[in-house]
Amino acid sequence: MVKLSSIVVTLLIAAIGIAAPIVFVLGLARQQGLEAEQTRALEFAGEALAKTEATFDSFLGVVTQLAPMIVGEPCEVENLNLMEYAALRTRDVKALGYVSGNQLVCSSMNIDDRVFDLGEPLVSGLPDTQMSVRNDVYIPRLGELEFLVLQKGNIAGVVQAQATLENVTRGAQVNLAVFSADSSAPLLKNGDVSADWLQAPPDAGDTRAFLSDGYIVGVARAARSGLTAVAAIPRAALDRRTRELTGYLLPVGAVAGAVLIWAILFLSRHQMALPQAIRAALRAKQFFLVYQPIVDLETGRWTGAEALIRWRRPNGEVISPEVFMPAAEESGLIHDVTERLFQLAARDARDLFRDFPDFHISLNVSARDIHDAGIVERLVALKQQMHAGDGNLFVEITERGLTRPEQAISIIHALRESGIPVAVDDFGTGYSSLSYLESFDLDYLKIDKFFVDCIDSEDEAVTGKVLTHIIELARSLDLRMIAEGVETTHQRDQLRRYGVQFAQGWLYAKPLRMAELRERLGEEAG
Ligand SMILES: Nc1nc2c(ncn2[C@@H]2O[C@@H]3COP(=O)(O)O[C@H]4[C@@H](O)[C@H](n5cnc6c(=O)[nH]c(N)nc65)O[C@@H]4COP(=O)(O)O[C@H]3[C@H]2O)c(=O)[nH]1
Repeated sequence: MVKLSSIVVTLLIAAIGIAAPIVFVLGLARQQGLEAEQTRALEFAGEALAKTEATFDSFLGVVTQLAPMIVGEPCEVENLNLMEYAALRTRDVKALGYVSGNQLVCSSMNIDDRVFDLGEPLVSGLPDTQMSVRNDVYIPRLGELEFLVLQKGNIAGVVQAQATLENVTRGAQVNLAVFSADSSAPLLKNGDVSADWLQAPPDAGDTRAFLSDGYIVGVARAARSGLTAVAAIPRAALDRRTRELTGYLLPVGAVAGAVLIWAILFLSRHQMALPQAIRAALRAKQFFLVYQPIVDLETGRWTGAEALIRWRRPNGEVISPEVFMPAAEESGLIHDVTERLFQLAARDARDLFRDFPDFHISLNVSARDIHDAGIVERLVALKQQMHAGDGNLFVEITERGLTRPEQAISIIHALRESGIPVAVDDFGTGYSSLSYLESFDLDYLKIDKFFVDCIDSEDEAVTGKVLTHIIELARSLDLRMIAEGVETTHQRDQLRRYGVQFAQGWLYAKPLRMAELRERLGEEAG
């Protein structure tokens, strides 16, 4: 029966599978939308700075040319004509005039009542240029327009403030302002801009973007003039952009979610179906055994063979025990699989020991089986079924089978008393310490393929130490050793040099069906 916890976990994973890509996509859309709007705000701020500096530069250029040309009475007609001509040559300066104190005494605008009070400058002596700037100046007869009056020496330039910024916004919904370095009142302004946004201004030549009071704010500070521009885009633009991006990204997220769920369901179905499939395979007798010879390293003779279970599916596919054994153990089906192993071994070994009395067959017994009440009786009965004498049937127990020491000690003792030698398998890969082994009265220690592989590896010097340690321990406990997974002659020679007595591996033979094994044994004997 499929465990309730597996269903809950699968449903939970499926829910995460659906939600995760969507949450991710929404987060991504919002993040990308925010980044795009911040970039846009910074572009507006940067452009406002550039336009303002260009206007200031063009005024200063005119002043540099004009100042030496004004001779005599500044408000003489010739001088006013020069001013008008110079103003015409600039794009942003509408008129030029002569200032005395805070008064515009005359200008190229030809206003009848020429003397006009400009008021105190908002800033005097801007860094770098030493210019003064007055803002929000209304000029009689020029309507409601606000002007910016720039002044260098006694020459003033009248700039149409609104036009400078409108040139930047070009109809976009953005509030813009340009401040001098030391003024909290803006020199130029288009829409509401809070002076608070300047509280932590960026360094000269740098920018900063943030969210504040329903706006995406971009602040840019000029390197040379110290001017700072602020652009504020209403947050609604961000929401609009997020919606747009979500529209593009959501289908991608939905496809990713669907693929994820499909993968999860496929895997979980596969996982959940495995115990059912094992049960059906037991009924349909789809398991069979192969045998891998165990070789005496001194003589090269085949002294025994390890039985390895295989599962052939109806489509011919052969499945490794490494795939189905964990599921069999987890679902409790391992006892049935082990019983099947015993039946198959009994059938395969019929007459084997009559023909080859010194040969042995080694069976793997899982950690769960070894603690079963009745396992010793079952193995003793199997020995009889196989017509095996003492030492013809071996049992291999993994380290995990030794985790309940007292029980394991008495089972091992009973098996050995019954003429069934016991080997510890996969030694060194589990959790028991080497000294743990002393408590058990074992016959063989199987050296895992991992350590055998190390013989050929680059760090043989290091791993070789572990291997020699294992070998010394086995020798001190009077255990004989079987090295697994021997593939090269170098490994074989080293193992022999270390004093290991037996080996199995592809160097000698891959696992064989019983008929072939008998044939080869016959050839060897004959
Ligand atoms: N690359 C390489 N591999 C080699 C070489 N020589 C042998 N092998 C493979 O290494 C594994 C050795 O078996 P194991 O350590 O007992 O490890 C076994 C054993 O723990 C378990 N197992 C197999 N049959 C049974 C069984 O009937 N009952 C139980 N409980 N476990 C079994 O499944 C594990 C895997 O078995 P297999 O897939 O048959 O894989 C086998 C064998 O085919 C070699 O030179 N190179």
